[in-house]
Amino acid sequence: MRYITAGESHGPQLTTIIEGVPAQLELVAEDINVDLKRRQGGYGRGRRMQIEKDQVQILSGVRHGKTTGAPIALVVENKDWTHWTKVMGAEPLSEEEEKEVKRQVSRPRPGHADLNGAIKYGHRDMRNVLERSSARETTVRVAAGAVAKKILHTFGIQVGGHVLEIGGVKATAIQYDTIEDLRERSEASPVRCLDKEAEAKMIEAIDQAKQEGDSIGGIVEVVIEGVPIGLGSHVHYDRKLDAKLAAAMMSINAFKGVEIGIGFEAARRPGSQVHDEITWNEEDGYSRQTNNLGGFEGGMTTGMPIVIRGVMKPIPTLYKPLQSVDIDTKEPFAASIERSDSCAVPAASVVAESVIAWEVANALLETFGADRVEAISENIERHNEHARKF
Ligand SMILES: Cc1cc2nc3c(=O)[nH]c(=O)nc-3n(C[C@H](O)[C@H](O)[C@H](O)COP(=O)(O)O)c2cc1C
Ligand SMILES: C=C(O[C@@H]1CC(C(=O)O)=C[C@@H](OP(=O)(O)O)[C@H]1O)C(=O)O
Repeated sequence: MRYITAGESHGPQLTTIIEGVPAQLELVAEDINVDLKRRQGGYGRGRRMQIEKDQVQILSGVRHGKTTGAPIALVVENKDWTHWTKVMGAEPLSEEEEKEVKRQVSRPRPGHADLNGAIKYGHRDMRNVLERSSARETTVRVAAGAVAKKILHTFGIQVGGHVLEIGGVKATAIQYDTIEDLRERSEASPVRCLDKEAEAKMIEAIDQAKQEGDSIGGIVEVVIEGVPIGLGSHVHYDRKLDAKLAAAMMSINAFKGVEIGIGFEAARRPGSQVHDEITWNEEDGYSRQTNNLGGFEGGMTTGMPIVIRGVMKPIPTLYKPLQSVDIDTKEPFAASIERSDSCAVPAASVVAESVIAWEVANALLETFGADRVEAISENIERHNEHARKF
């Protein structure tokens, strides 16, 4: 499968076209809307989220609740567009309008894409950069991810996500029974955190950052269970699935690091306390005593849960702006203040689920792909039986 996205933060809409989704997959708008709503939520979001009510329109590739195998076009409207039609319209402005609009952004925000993008593309008005670098684009990445999740769920593969850390407050009581349990409990938390004590402190930390005109980041975790052994491949660097997941996580706006399994902790332990011992029984086939390697060996899935974490830096736009330089006057200046979130880690955990689900669904189709759902099911069953007996 592949997808591309288009659309600006304050333009009319965000669009994605997804190609390669098998036919006969049950898919309705509500499957996608649930995740769009989850992405809009989470404690720490700014005023924009009160304007938007993200809902998908499925414009092609689905008929009477089932995919046809044709490209799927999905659209999410920006409600804020009505306030930006002059500033963001595609048609040239008259001289009069030009004066009236006067919304040129010339003070780059440290930490955002403004300055690099402006220099690279030659935009004196940095709005041309910020509109596309905005995480508003993650609406349609989440929409594409919801389709990927639907594919995974259809084959008994479950995806969950939660928040492990915000502004230095770490969640420790994060045990869960099943992915369903993880999903329900993170859903019930305003910061998507399983640890109730940490949750309260995270909320305090966000309030404090907001009060001080500052922002904070954190760590999210995504878990995927029920993955067959052998997705991805060891045979070539660009077929290693763990590498693709790492790239997907890093592609989320403001993400600066990734860990799979125990991740960086592996540097501190001897091999005997890292590698996951192998067992076999008639009923389940091969399994592991532990899952320190987060479901991957040799760029391939081990059949154990995929466990991947991502680090989000604090939001760059600060109400207490950092020093910057006005690109027109070259004078030092406080950076432009755009309306902003103070913490988007809970929302980003939904984005992380989506981009990881996409990569796993894609790898699944690469290995077991067929034109229709039933044939894929048969391929997976045959493979699982082969792996169990092997
Ligand atoms: C869900 C989400 C919401 C975000 N909200 C904001 C925001 O309100 N203000 C802001 O400056 N950055 C926000 N960001 C981060 C910027 O989009 C990001 O820092 C910017 O695109 C530069 O890219 P980089 O940080 O990956 O280098 C958000 C990121 C995510 C994932
Ligand atoms: C719009 C979304 O997030 C936006 C991401 C974002 C950024 O710079 O990344 C900046 C803010 O945009 P605005 O200035 O319009 O409030 C956020 O609200 C969204 O997540 O849907």
